[in-house]
Amino acid sequence: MKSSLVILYHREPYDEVVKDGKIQYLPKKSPNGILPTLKSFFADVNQGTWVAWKQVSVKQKADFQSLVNIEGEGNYNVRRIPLTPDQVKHFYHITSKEAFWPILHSFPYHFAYESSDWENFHTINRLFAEAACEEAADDALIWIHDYNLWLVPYYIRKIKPNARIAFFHHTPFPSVDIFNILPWREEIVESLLCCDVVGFHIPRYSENFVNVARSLKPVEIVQKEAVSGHLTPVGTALAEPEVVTQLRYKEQLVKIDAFPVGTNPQHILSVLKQPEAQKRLTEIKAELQGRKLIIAAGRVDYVKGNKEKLEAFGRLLDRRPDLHGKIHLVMTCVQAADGMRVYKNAQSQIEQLVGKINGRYAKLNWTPILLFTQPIPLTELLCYYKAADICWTTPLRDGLNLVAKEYIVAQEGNGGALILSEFVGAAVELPEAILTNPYSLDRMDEALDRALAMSPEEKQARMQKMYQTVTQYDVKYWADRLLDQFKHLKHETVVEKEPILV
Ligand SMILES: Nc1ncnc2c1ncn2[C@@H]1O[C@H](COP(=O)(O)OP(=O)(O)O[C@H]2O[C@H](CO)[C@@H](O)[C@H](O)[C@H]2O)[C@@H](O)[C@H]1O
Ligand SMILES: O=P(O)(O)OC[C@H](O)CO
Repeated sequence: MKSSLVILYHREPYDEVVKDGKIQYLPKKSPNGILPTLKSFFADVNQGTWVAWKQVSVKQKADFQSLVNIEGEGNYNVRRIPLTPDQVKHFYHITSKEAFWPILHSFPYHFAYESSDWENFHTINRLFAEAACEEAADDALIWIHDYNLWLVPYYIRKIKPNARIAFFHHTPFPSVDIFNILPWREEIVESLLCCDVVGFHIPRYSENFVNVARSLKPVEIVQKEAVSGHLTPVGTALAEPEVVTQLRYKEQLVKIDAFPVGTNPQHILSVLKQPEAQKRLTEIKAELQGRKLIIAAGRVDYVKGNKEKLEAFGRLLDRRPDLHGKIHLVMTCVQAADGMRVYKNAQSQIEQLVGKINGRYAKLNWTPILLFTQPIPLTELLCYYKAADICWTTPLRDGLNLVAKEYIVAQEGNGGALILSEFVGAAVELPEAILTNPYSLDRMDEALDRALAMSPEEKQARMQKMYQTVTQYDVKYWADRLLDQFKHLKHETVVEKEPILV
């Protein structure tokens, strides 16, 4: 049966393991924010299909099972595109992570062009588009996620001219000066302009996209609105007062949406209420022996600012001997996938810094930093969020950052301090956090001092406000907003409105 909703994200939603000769599909361990987002929203969908790649050897390809049915958290099919190890390496490890990723996160000096394989990227995007069109019912919504699939809209439009296509960017979208470094910029923009809706976390990213499109193509602005709701319109690094909400390109009307992904508070709270979590929480509190706990969770990635955090923690211990023996930093730094050369340096830098700081300050009964380099099961991670006095999340750049929202939910508005980088999308939703600039040593130090000194009353007041925000604008709110736009939307090529002059 064809699907009314087809989601495309390059990764599969599970880990496939063989146990006693049988294949099992287990919850994915990788520290990836998109998978839980899409899975929790897919749980309520009927007749959905998720399209992803699966690495296979030549031998495995012969009897490859392309469709897998997933039951448990929802009931949906996964349509798998078999790729060789070499295709995966060039598509994901190299072109996505060495060329696109640094540009998306405004790190142009990390941009590596020569090793990219644009033809392979085209091929894989075309395979995704073909699979999506095969699985989609005539009036299906086809929803594509993230930059790895930038060219898919173009191929879908060629196969199914009337398809209803949405695209959501989970990363930041950089300014026009940075984006246009990509030599393939025209094809990428041409493809995105084949969509009915292009979505971003925040207005700054959608405005960046509009500026890129206007620099490369004769697009017209059809509609522009003031930023409203809970997003900060002015006064912080990523604030933006107005947004373009509709463009016209050739015959196509393109809606532009800027709305941040939410987390799944009900799920987080129900996990935390389970006896296993309660037991672990009690253990963690006992292990802490009254010491303060700072949690810093995330992936190994130069954009996540782990080095800057560790240096700031080293400075804290230098200037505050009174904290020796009284504070722990728990840092999780897990690789997105094995064997990515782009993250080798970041990983060894982190390990060396942790070794240096612990080597300098540790005592027999106190190790200041606990570093986890392996994925942590969800229950355990949530218990750390619940137990932590401070959540320290200061990437140099991040599309949104779900760790911050998960921490707020776990605290249930009762306390805890959130230190948040000004350069993550979530900063424009959470002005009550202690916002800081991870590029400045002084600002980082001040933020830590402020969080450590904050009164319980102030922490609670800030957390209550942030809890209200993340529970109201949760993952369901985010998904419904997109689905609502499609309820009455046919693929529109009719020109309805005159462009506005800007
Ligand atoms: N050691 C560990 N073991 C297991 N899980 C761990 C872990 N450490 C962290 N995690 C979990 O991994 C997820 C990471 O979420 P993020 O939003 O930080 O990341 P990511 O960069 O993958 O996502 C992209 O998509 C999301 C959603 O759109 C954007 O917020 C983000 O900016 C963008 O880069 C969180 O759910 C966190 O709890
Ligand atoms: O490297 P991935 O595929 O886990 O993706 C990381 C981020 O989620 C992309 O936004």
